[in-house]
Amino acid sequence: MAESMSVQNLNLYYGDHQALKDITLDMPAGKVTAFIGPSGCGKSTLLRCLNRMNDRIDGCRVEGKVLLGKTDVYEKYDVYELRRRVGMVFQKPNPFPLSIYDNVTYGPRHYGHHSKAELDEIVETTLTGVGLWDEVKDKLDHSGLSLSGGQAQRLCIARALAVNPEVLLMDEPTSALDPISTGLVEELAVKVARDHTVIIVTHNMEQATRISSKCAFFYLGELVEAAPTPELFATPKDKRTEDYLTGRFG
Ligand SMILES: Nc1ncnc2c1ncn2[C@@H]1O[C@H](COP(=O)(O)OP(=O)(O)OP(=O)(O)O)[C@@H](O)[C@H]1O
Repeated sequence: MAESMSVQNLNLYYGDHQALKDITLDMPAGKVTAFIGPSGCGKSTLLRCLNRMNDRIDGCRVEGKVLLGKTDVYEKYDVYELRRRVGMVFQKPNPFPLSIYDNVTYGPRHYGHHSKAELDEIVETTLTGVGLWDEVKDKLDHSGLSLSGGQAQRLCIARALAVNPEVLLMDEPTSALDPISTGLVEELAVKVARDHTVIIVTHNMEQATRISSKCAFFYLGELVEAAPTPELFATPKDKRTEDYLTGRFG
């Protein structure tokens, strides 16, 4: 089941450096929201706040609210429970050095007790959902590291989805992939958003227009504007957004 996320008056500091400045943004349930903006503007930093991945960084300090539904993720959740609810896939596919089967069942085993029959069912359903089942069903015992980049990224998405998250965060998930694999992951993101909230960081403007319903443009740690994607691209309100979208900088 999808759940919305939002941040309210969010400031984030890496030591003395303020990387996010008073960000307030809603990310609607069951939609794809895209974060765009030039390198270093804070997109990945904001994404990592949503499941508290920044907690691991020494000197990182967060002020303001990060909400999953109506619940503050910094106050109410154990971080492991939060990361089950808010899954993440990264720029570089990172399957665990385990079998394909064990990659998918890693989370379910960790978060609950499942019989072999239940785990088999989770593997088939989840790999079918990411369009990988027919390609791997006869080699589930092969290492996840033996897959192509595109297959490995879909395995990582399956691994994240196997624990029934409400939100899936994607940090430039296609930047290391060829065009065909990119298309498959984009289709998958749209499909996943039917029953999850998807939030994606992308440098690819066409990708943002192809898959996102809402788009947020960041510049130097500020949220410049956020709007339904067709509106943001057709009629940006801020000159900086327009300049970025038309390739004047970035
Ligand atoms: N672990 C860290 N420690 C200190 N500063 C950091 C850290 N991670 C990011 N920053 C700084 O925070 C700012 C925002 O970085 P961030 O990676 O969020 O930007 P981005 O928009 O995702 O960039 P890119 O598109 O290049 O990935 C940058 O100035 C960056 O140097």
